[in-house]
Amino acid sequence: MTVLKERIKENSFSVVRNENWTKPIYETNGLNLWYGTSHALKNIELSINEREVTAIIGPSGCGKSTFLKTLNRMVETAADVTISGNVTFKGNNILGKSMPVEILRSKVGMVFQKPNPFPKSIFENVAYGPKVHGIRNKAMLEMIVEESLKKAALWDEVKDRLHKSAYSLSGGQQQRLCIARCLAIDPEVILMDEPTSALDPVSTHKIEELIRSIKNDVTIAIVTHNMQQAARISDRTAFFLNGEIIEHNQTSTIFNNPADPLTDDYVNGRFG
Ligand SMILES: Nc1ncnc2c1ncn2[C@@H]1O[C@H](COP(=O)(O)OP(=O)(O)OP(=O)(O)O)[C@@H](O)[C@H]1O
Repeated sequence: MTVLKERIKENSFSVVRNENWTKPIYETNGLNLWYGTSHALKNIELSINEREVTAIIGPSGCGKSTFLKTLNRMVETAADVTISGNVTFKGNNILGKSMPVEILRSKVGMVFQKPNPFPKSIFENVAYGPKVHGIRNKAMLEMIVEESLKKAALWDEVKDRLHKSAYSLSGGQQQRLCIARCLAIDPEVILMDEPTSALDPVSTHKIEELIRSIKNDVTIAIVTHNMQQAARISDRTAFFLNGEIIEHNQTSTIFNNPADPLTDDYVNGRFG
C-alpha cells in the first residue's frame, strides 16, 4: 500500500494534521441535526479513538445511522436537513468548508447493511478506488487488489475467479468484498452500518474476525443491534436513545457496570 499512500500524498489527498490532534480521530461537540422539524441528534459529544472499534448501539430510530452518516457527510444529501455544532476529523472541522468531501471520503470508507458491490468484476470492484486516485499501472493494481482481498479474508475464495461478476458471490462474500473495496484506498476509518445484520452466523463470524484483524490499522465505528457482537468486537460503546447519548464508555463497563439504569436495561434486553 506504500505506493498508494505516496500517490495520495502526491495528489494532495492527505489531511493536514491539526497541532491539537492527539488520540481521538473524530470528535463531535454540540452536534445537533434536524430532519425538517424532527430533532434526530441532540447535543452529541463523542470521541472516537484512533485504532479502536467503537460500537454504536440503541433502539430503532434513536439516531445511530444518522450519526454514522454525519461522520462522512452523507446525511446532508437528505432533503431539509439542518446541522449545528462541530464534527472534527483529526482536528479539522468537516462541517466547515475547510475539508472538501472527496478528501474526507478518501480517508473514510463506509460499509452498509446490504452489501452493495458495483456491477463489475471482483477485481474491478477493488481496483476502482485506486484507479480513481490515479493508479493505472497493472502490476500495481494487481498488488493492491490481492493485498486488500487478503486483508478482507476473501482472497483464497476468489483468487481463481477475479474476473467474474461480484454478483456471483454469496452475501457474506459480497460484504467482505465491500470491505476489501474500502481497504484498497488505505482508509484511516471505516464506518459500518449494521454490516452483518443480513448475514448468516458463519458469515457474521468471518466479518467479526476481519474487524479484529484490521483494527490495528484502521479505526472502526460500527452500528449494531447485536449486543453480543458489540461486546465481542468493540473497545468502546456509545448508547444512543431518542437522539441523545446516554452513556459512552469502555465496552466492558457499558455491559458489566453501566452508570445509567437505562443503559443497564437496554444491554440486558429489558427494552428496545
Ligand atoms: N432521510 C430522513 N428524513 C427524515 N427523517 C429521517 C431520515 N432518516 C432518518 N430519519 C428519522 O430520524 C430518526 C433517526 O433515524 P436513524 O435512521 O438515524 O435511526 P437508527 O437508530 O439508525 O434506526 P435503525 O436502528 O432502525 O436503523 C428516526 O426518527 C428516523 O425516522
